[in-house]
Amino acid sequence: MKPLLHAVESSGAASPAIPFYAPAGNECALFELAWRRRLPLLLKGPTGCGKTRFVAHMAARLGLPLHTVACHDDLSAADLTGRYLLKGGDTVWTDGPLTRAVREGGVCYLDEIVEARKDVAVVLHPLTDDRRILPLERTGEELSAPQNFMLVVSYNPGYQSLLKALKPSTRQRFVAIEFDFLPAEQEIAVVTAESGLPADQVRPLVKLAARLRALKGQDLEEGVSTRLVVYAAGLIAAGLTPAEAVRAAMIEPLTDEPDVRAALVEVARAVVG
Ligand SMILES: Nc1ncnc2c1ncn2[C@@H]1O[C@H](COP(=O)(O)OP(=O)(O)OP(=O)(O)O)[C@@H](O)[C@H]1O
Repeated sequence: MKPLLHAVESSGAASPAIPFYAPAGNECALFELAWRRRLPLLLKGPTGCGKTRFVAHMAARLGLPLHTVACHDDLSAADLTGRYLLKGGDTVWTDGPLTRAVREGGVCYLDEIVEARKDVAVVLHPLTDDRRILPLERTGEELSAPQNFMLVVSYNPGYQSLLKALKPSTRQRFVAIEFDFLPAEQEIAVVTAESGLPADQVRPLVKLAARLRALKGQDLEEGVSTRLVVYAAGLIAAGLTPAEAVRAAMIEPLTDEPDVRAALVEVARAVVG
């Protein structure tokens, strides 16, 4: 096997065409191995911790087109595969995003897969085992995924209810990587790079994020995402005071409960001032 892995693993540095991604562990090497072995990949982790950025980074590093689908609770198999549409009096078959990705090759990323309707599993199963085929019932076609096709799905285990859990028969078709928020020093580096705010001003924001994440499950449904820390840092870089930026980007998006909000403001005052 060629030592391509080292090239991918060595840094999160980005060229203009490669989105910046700071790795937390060996996920870049794992992604590339999965791609080479033609294995589908499942990414688990809280909202805003870098899953989407990771996929964009890896697709660009490997020179693969990226097809992204944000799943929602109305998304059906037909939305992914395609349907006949009326065009100027004719019915014309129109590929959905999954079919397009299989025809064209590249990475197909289904974000928040557990949100999609149950019939989606029916189209994913033959595509995610060694058959690697996408049967299109409506057109009678059976597409074979090209060598460079890779399916990546993600979900946030924190939001899962029993109703929405992936079935074992679906989960067990994927190699899985668990994501979490980066350790403090790495998160400071990411937020600094993303926002342009100097590291010494980012540090208290990351400290506050850690405090707020510790409240998950008590007062908060979900801890504050790296995405929101980047927003807060960007607002400060643009001229807002830290207190205003933290309130707008790291407190208000977390809760609508006045008591909880007041408690979070107190925590923020103690950490950020
Ligand atoms: N490891 C990382 N390297 C670079 N940027 C990161 C990293 N982790 C988080 N970020 C920053 O956080 C933002 C949110 O990350 P991203 O959109 O990838 O989250 P996500 O896990 O896909 O969230 P969701 O599940 O809500 O879609 C990114 O736009 C980027 O600014």
